[in-house]
Amino acid sequence: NPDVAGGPSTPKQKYDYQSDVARLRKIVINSLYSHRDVFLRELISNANDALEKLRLTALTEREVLEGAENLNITVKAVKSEDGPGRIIITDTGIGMTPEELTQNLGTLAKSGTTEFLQKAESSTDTSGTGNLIGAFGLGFYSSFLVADHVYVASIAAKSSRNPEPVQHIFSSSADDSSFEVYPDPRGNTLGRGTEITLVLKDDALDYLETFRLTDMINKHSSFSSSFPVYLFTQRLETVPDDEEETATTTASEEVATPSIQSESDEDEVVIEEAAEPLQEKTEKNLKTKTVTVDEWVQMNAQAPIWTRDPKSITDEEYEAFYSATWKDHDKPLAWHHFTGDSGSGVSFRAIIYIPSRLDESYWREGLEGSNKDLRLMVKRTFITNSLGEDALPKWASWVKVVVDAEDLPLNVSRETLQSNKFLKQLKSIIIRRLLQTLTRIQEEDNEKFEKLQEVYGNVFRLGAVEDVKNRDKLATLCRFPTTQRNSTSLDEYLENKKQGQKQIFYLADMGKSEADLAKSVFVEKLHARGYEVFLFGQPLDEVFVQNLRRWKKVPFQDVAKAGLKFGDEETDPEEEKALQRQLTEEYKPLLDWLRKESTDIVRDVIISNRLVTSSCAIVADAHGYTANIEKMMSANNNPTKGLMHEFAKKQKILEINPRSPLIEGLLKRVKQLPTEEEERDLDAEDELKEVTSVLIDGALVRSGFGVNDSNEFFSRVDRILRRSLGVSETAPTDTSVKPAPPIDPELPTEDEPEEDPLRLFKPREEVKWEVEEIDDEGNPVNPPTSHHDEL
Ligand SMILES: Nc1ncnc2c1ncn2[C@@H]1O[C@H](COP(=O)(O)OP(=O)(O)OP(=O)(O)O)[C@@H](O)[C@H]1O
Repeated sequence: NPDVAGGPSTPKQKYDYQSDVARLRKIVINSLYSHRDVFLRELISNANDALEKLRLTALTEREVLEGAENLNITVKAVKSEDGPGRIIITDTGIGMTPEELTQNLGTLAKSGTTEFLQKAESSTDTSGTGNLIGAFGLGFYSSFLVADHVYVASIAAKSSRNPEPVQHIFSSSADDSSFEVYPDPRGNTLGRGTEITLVLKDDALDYLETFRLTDMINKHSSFSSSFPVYLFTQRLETVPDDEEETATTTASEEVATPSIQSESDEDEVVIEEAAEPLQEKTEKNLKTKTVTVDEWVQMNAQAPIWTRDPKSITDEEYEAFYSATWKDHDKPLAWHHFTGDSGSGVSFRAIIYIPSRLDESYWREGLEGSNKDLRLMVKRTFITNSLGEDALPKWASWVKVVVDAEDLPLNVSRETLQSNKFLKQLKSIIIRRLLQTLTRIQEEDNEKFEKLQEVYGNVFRLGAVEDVKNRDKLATLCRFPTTQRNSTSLDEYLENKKQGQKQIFYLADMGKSEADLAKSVFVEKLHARGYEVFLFGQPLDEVFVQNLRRWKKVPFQDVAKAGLKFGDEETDPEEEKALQRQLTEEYKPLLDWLRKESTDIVRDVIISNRLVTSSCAIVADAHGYTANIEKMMSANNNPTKGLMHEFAKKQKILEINPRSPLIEGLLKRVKQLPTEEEERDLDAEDELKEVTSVLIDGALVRSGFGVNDSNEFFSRVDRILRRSLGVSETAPTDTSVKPAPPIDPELPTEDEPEEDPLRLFKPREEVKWEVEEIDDEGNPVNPPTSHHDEL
C-alpha cells in the first residue's frame, strides 16, 4: 500500500543502522539467489514468536488480547499492473512500539553475529556464503534478499504500561544505510500485531505465484507454527449466470483477512461456498459465467507433529519440524518421539532430537552453559525454554526437546512451575530417554554410532565425570583407541584381557597422537607380550578414568605409574625369579650410583620389569604425578601448588633395563671407579656424573616429563659432544654480535609493499651455507664473518 510510505504531514524519524546490521545487509544483498527462499521461513518464524509471546503474556495480562480477535499469520501476494509486486506477511502477535521497531530492527543482538560476519565477509566462494546464511538464520534481514524496500507496520499489544498503542511504520530500502520510523498515516489498521510489506525486486516477481508460496510454506514453515498460517489464493470458478446465486461469492480484488471462530485447532476460515452443489445449478440454468473466488487457505491444518501418532509421521516430516523449530539446517542425527507420565500425574508428549553437530559455543561456555533448546509447552502453549534449577546437566545441554504437558493448568507461571515436581521428573525422564536413544544407536546402527563418537565422544566422557547417576551408561558409550584396535569400549577391553590380568592398562598423554602413544617406553613390553593398552590422548580421558577408577570391578592402571602387574607373575618360572634377584645383586653398584646422582629428581632407582628396548624410563609412583598430570598442573597455574605439589612431583622412580648395552656399559664404568679408600679419580667421576645426568634427563624426556633446566641440559649435551668429537671442552664460542643502529622515532613514509600470499608456493632463493673450519683445539681457523652472528 503506497500510503504506508507516509504523507508529507507524517513526522519521520531517521536513524542509521548499527554497523553490524549494515555489514549484514551488504552480505545479504550480494548473496546468492538460490538461497533467497529463506526469507519467508524467517518472517513466518518471527511472526510465530510474536504470537507465542502474546499468548504467554496473556496468561497473566488478559488485556493484551484486545485489539484483534484471532491469533494467526497471513501471507498475501499482491500483483500490480502499474506498481511493483508486493508480499504482505501479517501476524496478530505482540507487535512493536516505535522504540522497539528502532531497537529490534535497527540493531543486531544475535549470538554468533561477529563470527558469522567475519566468515561471510572473508568467503570468496559465494555458495559458501549461501550455506553460512542458511546456518546462521538471517531473521528479519532476509527480507532484503527479495525486496528493494520493506515497510513494517506494527502496533504493540495493549497493556497497563502502554494503554494507547499507536501503529508505526519502519521503512527501509535495500541500499540505504539508514531507516525511518514514523506514525502510520493509515492509522490503526491492524488492531494488534505486525504487517511486513516486501516491495519485490524486479527479478523476484516469481514469488507472487501462489504455487511458489504454497510450495515454500509447505516445505519450510508448515511445522514452524502452532498458529494457523493462511495463504491468500484466488481461483477461477464457473458459476450460473444468475445474479442471486453469484451474490455469495465476490470477485473483489482485496478480501479481508480471515475471520476465525475459535482458537482451537479446528480453526476454520469462514469463506462461504455456494450452498448447493454447482452441478445441479448448471443443469437448472445453462447460462454460466467465470468468477474469481478469493480464499484464505490454511497451510498447516494438521495437528502439531508431537501430538500425532509416530507411525503416521515420515522422516521428512520429523526433519522439517526440527529445522523449522531450531533453525538448524543440518539434518538431525536421530530422534525419539514418546508419550510419558511424569509419575506425579502429569502426562506429556515429547520429541528428543540429537543434532548432527555440536554448537561451537558448547566447549567455550564452560560448565555453566545450559540448555536453551528445550521448548516446554502446556496444552500446546509455549511456556518456557528454561528449566531453571532443573536444567539438564552440561553434558546433555545440546539436546533439542519439545515437551507438551497435558495435565498442568494453562495459567501455570514459570515460578509455579519451578515449585512443581514435574520439572524435576521431566529432567530425569529426558536424560533417561536420551540415554536409551544413544544406546539403541550403539546396538543397532554402526555407521550412526561412529558419527556419534565423532561429535559427542568427549561429551560422553564429560558426562561420565559429571553425572554420577548415569556414569556407567555414559562410560559404556565411550570408545578409545588401544595398542591393538582403533576403537574399543571398556567391555570389549575386558573381553580381550589375558588370563590372570587384574588391571585395565592405559597410557595417558594429552594431545599426543595414538601413533606417538603406541611408541612410548611404557607400553613396549605390554605390547610385545600381547597385552592391550588404552591410549588416552584426548583432554578428558585421564580425568575420565580417575573418576571411574574401575570398570566391572577391574581397576585402571596407568602404565606410566608404579604398581603395574601383568597378572601372570606367579607363574614365572623359578629361574626367572632367580635371575631377577641376581640382576639386582649384580647391578647394585650402578643402582647405588644412580640413586646418589638423582636424589633431586626421583625417589628410587630399580631394575625394570617393563622395558624391552629402551635403556631406562621414569615412572610415577602410585601417589605421584604422571607426566600428563604434571603438564596439566603447570599449565593451569594452579594455586594449590605448594608443598604437596613438590612432594607429588618427586614421587618418581627411575627404572633401568639391565639388558640394554648402554646400562651394561655404565655399570662397567661405575665399577671401574676407584673406591674411596684409594685415591679417587675426580676427573673420571665428573665425566661419569655428566653422562649419568644426561641419561636421567633423557629418561625424563622419553617418559614425557620436562627436564628441570633445559639450558643446563643442553650445555651438558654440548660438552659430551665436544668430548666425543675430540674438541676442546672449554674453548669459548665467539659471542660478539653487531649492535642495533641508534634509535629512530620516525615512522615509515611509504606504504609497505603487500606481502605476496602465494610466497609459500614459490621456489625459495638458494641458501648458501658456509662451513666453519676448526683446528684441533676446536678454535675457528678463519674468524667468523659477521652474518654468522646475525643468524
Ligand atoms: N513479527 C514480529 N512481531 C514482533 N516482533 C518482531 C517481529 N519480527 C521481528 N521482531 C522483533 O525483532 C527482533 C529481531 O528479529 P530478527 O528476525 O532479526 O532476529 P530474531 O528473531 O531475534 O532471530 P531469529 O529470527 O534468527 O530467531 C526479534 O527478536 C523481535 O523482537
